[in-house]
Amino acid sequence: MSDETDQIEGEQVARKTPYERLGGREVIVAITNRFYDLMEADPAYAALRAMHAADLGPMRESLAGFLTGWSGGPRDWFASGKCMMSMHRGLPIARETADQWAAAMARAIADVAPADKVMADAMAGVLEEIAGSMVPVEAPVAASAD
Ligand code: HEM
Repeated sequence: MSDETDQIEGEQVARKTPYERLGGREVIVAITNRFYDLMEADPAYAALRAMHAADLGPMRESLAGFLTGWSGGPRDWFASGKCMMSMHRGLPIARETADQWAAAMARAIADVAPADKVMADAMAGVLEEIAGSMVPVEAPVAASAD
């Protein structure tokens, strides 16, 4: 069996990317829009909303582009030279704010409800991990010499 195929019920089938399994561009855009709608409307995400610019339009475009390439779809966002982790490195992201990001994203994915629930849950889980990894780690306090 090659790396690009799976064995399902004795059949050799082409392995799909997460992007394809989720439903492609349409579903990615729907998840992104739902995510920013929730961020704008629900006070539970107020701290997260406050960190973003007044106009979320450019973010809707950008996050959808990132998630498209990241999940195995067209890589235009990455081809433009952007790096999502470097863009966040300087931000003072508190644990609570990272939790708000992950909660809003999990809710957006659940609301859009991609038919492939295994992949949808995997996406929510991995994005939660990434959001958590953006909380800056406090510099360790140097041990006192005395
Ligand atoms: C951990 C909590 C997070 C916080 C507080 C946060 C905050 C922000 C902020 C403040 C911006 C700039 C917004 C603006 O200029 O209006 C931004 C942009 C962005 N964020 Fe996050 N973010 C978080 C997590 C994530 C995660 C986990 C991802 C993707 C997996 C992500 C993807 C993006 C993208 C693609 C942009 C747009 C970058 C651009 O084109 O300029 N963010 N984020």
